[in-house]
Amino acid sequence: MASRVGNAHPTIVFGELSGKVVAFKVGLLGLGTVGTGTVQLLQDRAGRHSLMQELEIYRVGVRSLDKPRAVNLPDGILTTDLQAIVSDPEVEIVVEVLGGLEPARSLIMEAIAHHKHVVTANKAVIARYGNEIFDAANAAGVYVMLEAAVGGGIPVIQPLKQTLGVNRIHAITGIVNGTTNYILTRMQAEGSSFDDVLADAQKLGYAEADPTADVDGLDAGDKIAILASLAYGGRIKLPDVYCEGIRQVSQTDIAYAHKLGFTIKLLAIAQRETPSAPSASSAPSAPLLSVRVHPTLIPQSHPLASIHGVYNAILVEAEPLGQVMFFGPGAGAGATASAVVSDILNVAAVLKTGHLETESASLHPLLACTHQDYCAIAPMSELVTRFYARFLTKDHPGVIGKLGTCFGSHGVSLESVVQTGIHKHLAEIVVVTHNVREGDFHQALAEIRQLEAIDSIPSILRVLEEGSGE
Ligand SMILES: NC(=O)C1=CN([C@@H]2O[C@H](COP(=O)(O)OP(=O)(O)OC[C@H]3O[C@@H](n4cnc5c(N)ncnc54)[C@H](OP(=O)(O)O)[C@@H]3O)[C@@H](O)[C@H]2O)C=CC1
Ligand SMILES: N[C@@H](CC=O)C(=O)O
Ligand code: NA
Repeated sequence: MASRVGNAHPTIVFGELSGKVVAFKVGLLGLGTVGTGTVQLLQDRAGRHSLMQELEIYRVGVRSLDKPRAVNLPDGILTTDLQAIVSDPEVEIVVEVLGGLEPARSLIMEAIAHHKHVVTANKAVIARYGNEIFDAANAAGVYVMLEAAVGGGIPVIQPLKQTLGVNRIHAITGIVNGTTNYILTRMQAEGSSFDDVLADAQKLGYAEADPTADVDGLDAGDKIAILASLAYGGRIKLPDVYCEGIRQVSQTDIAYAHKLGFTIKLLAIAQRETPSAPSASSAPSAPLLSVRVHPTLIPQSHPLASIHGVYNAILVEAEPLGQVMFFGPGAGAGATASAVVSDILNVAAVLKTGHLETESASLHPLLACTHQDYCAIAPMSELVTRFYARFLTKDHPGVIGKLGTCFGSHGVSLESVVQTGIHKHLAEIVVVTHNVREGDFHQALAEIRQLEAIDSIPSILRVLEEGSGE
């Protein structure tokens, strides 16, 4: 059971719990953007929830003791011995805000082995090692909380675990990476270059230490895997999540999209590919899901089109609730710290009620993650979506007709075709399709590439399916 329970370690008593006085000792791993925000929030408690008075920053683990810090901590708190924090008998809640896979993963596992509750902002570790982490945590009777891992400060993990739990989730469509949304927003608004805007995002503390994870859609892939797992009640194998980033999004495509009434966003999508109502009334059938991340043209009227800059938004379509959208700051020190400290508070609240006081007590089912089975993920070739494609063609007569014939023979119906004149002896043709099976669309493209009139196909982007969240 949890560290106050079935635990050989003594508990220091400060505040009041059934007549006794208690403080919950927090061991913080990392004092970067999120760690610093967390300390600042814990040091500035006036006007916030009274339970925060009972949280104590006991140790803070960092890589370098010489680095200037934006927060003042009493002598002896800062250490480079992170191992000592996760095994310290005094520490009840370990907060991992180091980032990266190692040593974050090993330290989380060690903390669990020492019966510590864990709060983490690390979606990369949870998406890859969630299975072993939650198996170990459930066996040890401790919580692993991760509100900050998706949508930064936006409450979305707890709502999925709790308030939305009675709904059948049809789809989750989110802008869950602040860095790429910031880059796309500025590229669209100012025509700025990708590299300049990325450098600004790094300076502002939004980007991961290695921004490849942001730019190539992997960070968003980790996050949608976590959201899908909670929404559909099963584990997700990360390699099943299709991830495409924003490197290939050009100013040309941004301009065409705008003319056609769209805006381009990096969307993370998890949706049921099978009917949402199980046929047998009692047995819940495992749904077939599509879980993916890609730049997407969305109508300018769509609720996600107006999410700009580092803001994130997660649109949930559920039965019987309907549509609900979570919106807010998806990264940054204060916002992310809000999620971290709310998780600490949730754990402290459970400990304070004495819920885990006995060896036989089980974890609170709306706070713990206990899925065992894997969700089935449909291959991308089976996805039904719309496409935007830009072709550079030789200025031969009848090119548009030939494109139409190839598409038509694979069942691809075109919603619009735009030709905008000749550049360097090549004509530029942009098509937007109706809903089509992705495999059929690619077969048509393979045939089109063989046409003598086709010079190249510089862009292929998905367009939000007809009827999705509009
Ligand atoms: N930044 C954001 O807006 C958000 C971040 N997150 C997640 O939060 C986590 C932390 O991110 P962030 O605060 O930006 O990261 P930073 O790079 O700003 O901070 C990392 C901290 O961890 C310490 N650290 C890293 N590796 C080690 C190590 N091997 N040994 C000891 N200390 C180490 C660093 O020590 P030192 O200071 O000595 O270098 C630093 O204090 C990540 O998982 C990230 O994905 C989630 C949501 C938003
Ligand atoms: N790098 C991430 C930070 C939060 O998770 C982002 O840009 O969203
Ligand atoms: Na969140």
